[in-house]
Amino acid sequence: MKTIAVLPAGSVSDEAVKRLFAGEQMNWKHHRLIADVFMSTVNGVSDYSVVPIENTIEGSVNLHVDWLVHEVDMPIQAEWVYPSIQNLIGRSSEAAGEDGSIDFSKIKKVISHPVAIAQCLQFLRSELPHAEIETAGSTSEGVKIVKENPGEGWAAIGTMTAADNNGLDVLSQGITDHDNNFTRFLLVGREPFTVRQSDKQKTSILITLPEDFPGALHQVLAAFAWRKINLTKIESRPTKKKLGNYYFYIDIDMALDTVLLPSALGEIEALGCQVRILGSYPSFTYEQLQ
Ligand SMILES: O=C(O)C(=O)C[C@]1(C(=O)O)C=C[C@@H](O)C=C1
Repeated sequence: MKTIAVLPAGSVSDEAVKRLFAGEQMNWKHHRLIADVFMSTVNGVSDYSVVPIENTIEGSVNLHVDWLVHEVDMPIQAEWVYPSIQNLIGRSSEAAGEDGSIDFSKIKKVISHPVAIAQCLQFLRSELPHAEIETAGSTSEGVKIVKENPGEGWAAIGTMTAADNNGLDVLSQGITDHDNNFTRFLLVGREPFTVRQSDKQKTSILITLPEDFPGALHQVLAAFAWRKINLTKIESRPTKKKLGNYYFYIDIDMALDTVLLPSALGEIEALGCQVRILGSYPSFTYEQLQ
């Protein structure tokens, strides 16, 4: 049985990976922090780590991209998409106004994962401008902290599953600033993912351009363009070695075991660029996982 490292039960990551492995017997290893989720697979304790990498509202989760690029050398084996529906969770008894409806002014503190907080900023500004904001290692950790501290008037942002698991109330449902908030997750590990098949394969690479080479990025993109290779994402991130030095993180809509992609990468290397393959893997839409 395979072991999967993931954030705690009731987190969005935990809900999402259970959808990817629906119907399979797995051994779940829950970790409080994403760093421990990564290290569990690096150290051979788990077979795969679950990494939220990007969401509709906030874009890339830079901390997780940086872990993938700088801290671990572990290939991406699958990607999938799952909705991030956030709710305000607490005790209605502590937040009830005189007429019994929820009175947000009674909530003194809101606890959650920084990415979930960022997804609900408009709600927090309009309904809870007075509340202190505290970050947690995951949305589910925030909910657990609220459970363990009755009588304080605290609330958390998290999933319905976490509210149920902890016997707390949903004070406001669906509080993200935009509807259709989805998160893209990566499954990272040494072995290929074979539980499901997808007709869509992607490849992720990092490209570092040679210094002082005007038009280098243009030439890199041309190598993909004239072969009609579709890029689904390109993002620059600091190399962390020197101010102003960046690498490009590129997602490509094609498997590596084709003729076209290796030839494009060969052309890019011939320009003097460094190319690192982060993985070539099946990609699943939310609909495919229903
Ligand atoms: O805290 C969680 O529930 C997580 O799974 C982490 C995470 C993230 O790191 O982006 C995943 C998806 C949510 O949209 C918010 C937080």
